[in-house]
Formats: sequence, structure tokens, C-alpha cells
Amino acid sequence: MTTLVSLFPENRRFDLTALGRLCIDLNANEINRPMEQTVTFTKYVGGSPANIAIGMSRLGRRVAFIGKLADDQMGRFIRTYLRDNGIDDSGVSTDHTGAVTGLAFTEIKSPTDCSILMYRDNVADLKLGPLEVNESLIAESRALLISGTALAASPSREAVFVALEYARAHGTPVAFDIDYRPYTWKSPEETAVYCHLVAEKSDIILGTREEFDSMERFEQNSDRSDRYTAAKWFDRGAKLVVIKHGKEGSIAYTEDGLEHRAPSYPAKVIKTFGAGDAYASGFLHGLMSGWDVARSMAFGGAAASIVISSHSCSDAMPTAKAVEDYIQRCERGEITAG
Ligand SMILES: Nc1ncnc2c1ncn2[C@@H]1O[C@H](COP(=O)(O)OP(=O)(O)OP(=O)(O)O)[C@@H](O)[C@H]1O
Ligand SMILES: O=C(O)C[C@@H](O)[C@H](O)C(=O)CO
Repeated sequence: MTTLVSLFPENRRFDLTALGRLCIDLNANEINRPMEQTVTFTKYVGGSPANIAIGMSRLGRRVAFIGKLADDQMGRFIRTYLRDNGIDDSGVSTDHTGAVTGLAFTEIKSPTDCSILMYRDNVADLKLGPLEVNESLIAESRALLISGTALAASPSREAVFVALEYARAHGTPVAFDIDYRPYTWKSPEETAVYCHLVAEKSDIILGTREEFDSMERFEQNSDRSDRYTAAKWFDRGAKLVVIKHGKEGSIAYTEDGLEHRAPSYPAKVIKTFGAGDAYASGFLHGLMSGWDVARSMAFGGAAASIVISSHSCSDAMPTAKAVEDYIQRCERGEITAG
């Protein structure tokens, strides 16, 4: 049994500070059809790190956010939602240059064929500057979560590196979610270089197999196995590497050389996105609770199944009781894949 609870310092004001984008999701109401035929959408707070922060807060964790919002109705909607969900927004600044809120229109063609159409020109989240990174939030947190998309442009990119410096100075462990969104970046090479630099400074690295491949683009060794990937990052200081495989579940590696596997839970899938964010929040909650790695992964997987069985990502993030109930219902055979 491997636990990582000792990684997280005790007696801090927050369990997690998340850094990255706060956006809007507009999820198609008319599901199972292409965007061309979709005419109405429901608005939710979105953005992977926002979803993870909201998920952690629903699980009873104390959460803060570092980011930047547009000075418009959408920005105010997001701030209100964060506050209503008990998330400390003192590290969330407001842009005054006319930047806009990032929008993600989700197309739900079928439960397995979903895509996101993103509007990300001149977005406020990527305007977060190095001087706007709130050091005291990082010093007062048991962990810092970095979303890889925050590296896609300056000055947000520099802000991430400043946050990493503060984390190191205050002994705050870093969880890095690669969160690769190709349309935000100029080139795959740029993604590989900057994500690599951050992964080298991270304690926990989370990503899908494809995301690790995108970050390891310049890897000399042709071995693309999960085990090789994990060994590479342990060499560079990581303590835990988690590789997600969609419906096939996830695999985690720990420094002690052990491999931990979690199958997924059944789900009546409405759309697949949001799975990774729910998984991350459930998984980090489990680790911080002192559970072993495999149990934490399973809990994250159950949270993911709940979210993909729902219309939204952020709004659908479950409480701990809802996740536990879901696991029990699956064990009793009351929930099957739909
Ligand atoms: N179709 C599915 N059925 C059941 N569980 C799933 C399914 N897809 C994903 N999951 C669960 O969610 C976890 C993370 O999913 P995935 O590997 O798709 O991450 P991701 O690609 O980061 O997600 P996202 O689509 O949000 O970006 C998986 O390990 C699994 O437990
Ligand atoms: O990550 C995004 O910007 C879009 C998300 O808000 C969406 O909810 C999703 O894809 C979750 O991973």
C-alpha cells in the first residue's frame, strides 16, 4: 500500500491553489447532433483548472485560485460562481486591457464523439502576469495545481514559472496537469518544450497517454510505454506519475517502483469531457485524505463517471458522499454502462 499524504504539508490555510484559466463552457442542449444543427446551449463555468478547483471544493477541500478574468459580464459570472462555491478568489485579478473571456462550445455528436470549439483570441486568462501571482496563497496551500494550457502564451507562461519558484521556496508540492489543448498553442514543439520544463519542476504529473507523448516529443528513446515515461520523470524529480486511459481506466507509478491500476466505473455517458478534471479532483482529494494511491485513483474514476453522465463539467462535480454512493451502487450492480 503506497500513500503520499506526507507529500502535502499540514496546517495550511488551503488544501489547493489552482492556477490557470477560468472560462465559460456553452454545452449543446440538443445532444447527439453536430454543431451545425445545434441552436441552444447552457452556460457553465469552465476551463480545466476551474473545474478541478470546483471539484475539490465540492469534496470539502479548502481551495483558492490564481487567474485573470475579463472585465465583463462573463468575468463577473465566473467570480460569483467561484465565491458561491467557497473558492478564495483573492488571487484572481481583472484585466483592464479589453481582453475577453475564453469560450468553449461543446459539440455532443454522440456519447463517444464529442469535441470542443474554442474561442480563445485575446483571452483574459493568458494575460495573468508574473507580478499578479499571489505568493501568500501558494505559501498557505498544501498543493499548487498548474494547468499546462497556462503555458501557451506570455505573460501567463512567465506567471507559471514565478508560481513554481514560490512553491519551491515554501515547500508546496506541485501537481501538473498537462491539459493539452492544441488550439491554444502556436506549435507542438512549443508545447513540448514548455510543458517539459514545468514537468521537471513538478511532484505529481497527470496526463493522458497522448498528452505525455506531446510533452515527450523530443525524447530520444523510442520506448513509449507508460513505465518508461514514469521512469523518465522520476529521474527528473517527480514522485507520482499518473497516465489516464479513458474508459480503460488509469495507471499510476510511484517512486518506490510500484505500478497502481484503477479500472473505470460504468457510466451513462452524455459527453466525455470533464472526465479528466473530475478524476484529478477526486484523486488529489484521496491522496490528501491519506488513502493509498489505487483507492484515490478509483475515487477519481467514480467522480469522472458521475461528471460524464451529466450535462456540465463544473456544475456536475460531485460531493464526497455522492461519489461514495456511486461506488456502492456500482458494486451492487445498480449502475451499468449505458
Ligand atoms: N467512457 C468512460 N466511461 C467510464 N469512465 C471513463 C470514461 N472516460 C473516462 N473515464 C474515467 O475518467 C478518467 C479520466 O479520463 P480520460 O483518460 O478520458 O481523461 P482526459 O482525457 O483528461 O479527460 P477529458 O476528456 O476531460 O480531457 C479515466 O481514468 C476513467 O476513470
Ligand atoms: O478546458 C476547457 O477550457 C473546456 C472545459 O471547460 C471543458 O469543461 C472541458 O473540456 C473539461 O476538460
